[in-house]
Amino acid sequence: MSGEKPPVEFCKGVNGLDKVVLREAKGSSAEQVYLYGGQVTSWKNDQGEELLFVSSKAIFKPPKAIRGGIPICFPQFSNNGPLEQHGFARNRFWSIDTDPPPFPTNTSNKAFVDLILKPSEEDLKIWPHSYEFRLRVTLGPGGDLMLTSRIRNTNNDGKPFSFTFAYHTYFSVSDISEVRVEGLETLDYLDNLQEKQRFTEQGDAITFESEVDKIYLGTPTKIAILDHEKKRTFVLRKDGLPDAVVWNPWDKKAKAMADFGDDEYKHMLCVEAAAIEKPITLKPGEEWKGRLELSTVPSSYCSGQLDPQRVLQG
Ligand SMILES: O=P(O)(O)OC[C@H]1O[C@H](O)[C@H](O)[C@@H](O)[C@@H]1O
Repeated sequence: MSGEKPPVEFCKGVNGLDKVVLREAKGSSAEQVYLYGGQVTSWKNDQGEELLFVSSKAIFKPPKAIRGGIPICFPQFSNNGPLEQHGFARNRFWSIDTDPPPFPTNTSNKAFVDLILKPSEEDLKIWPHSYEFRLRVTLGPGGDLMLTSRIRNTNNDGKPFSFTFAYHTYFSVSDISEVRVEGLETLDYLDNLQEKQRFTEQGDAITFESEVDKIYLGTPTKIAILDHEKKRTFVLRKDGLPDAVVWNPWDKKAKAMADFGDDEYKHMLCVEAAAIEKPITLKPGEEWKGRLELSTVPSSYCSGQLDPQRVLQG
């Protein structure tokens, strides 16, 4: 039909950077993916409401990673190693993967894009390993956002490599003090604000009244973020990613970040599906897969109702 927008569109974003727009068949929900960082920067529902947070001060210019959306932390999460904070995948230019190996779950869905990252000569100097990192980003028929990472060791020197990883997802929330996270109660975590010491989460669902920077360990495959004011619940499902980072910089750290507004901490929360505590090791020829699926349901779906059937049908 004339006037109908295509499910996949290649265009230019901020500062002329290449981006891909994915649209659902009904045309109402959409995602944007920048080749810079292989980064999702927008995910809208069928009402046109933005579900991800991107800072109004985000710098869309290398070498700074884009502040918001879903940066990919690879091959190192945070500063736990010799590389720059969160590794380098988030500030490299990815390419469109024109010939991706087959996907087991190939549906009739057309709103997806395959990206690929391989090391440059310069990258090999700081991390001397050959790899192919394939990322498929899909907008599902119900407006769900799905990311699948496939990382393969292509070293021909016989050497294995190890890495840590996170989908550093910035969710947009109405008011951080009205938000709760369910699914992480009673779990152990490493507290980045207390020299990565290990603690056990006590009590009920997690709420926010000050800076938080924790790595929850051995988390369930499903986590919910309840936004009471918006009457919306985000449901995060993950596979191959045992850990979950929860981060909000709060006021002091917000002020210290050049690419983050002073009050923006009130409207975002990072819940990051990750593999951190036990690094992934791949021998040459081996591949690792890590999947993240995000959806939203109205907040009638609330505390204690983490029933997969309801979510799928809701
Ligand atoms: O400022 P960035 O390098 O993007 O990192 C932002 C944040 O990422 C993660 O959530 C870490 O756990 C935090 O310690 C870090 O402050």
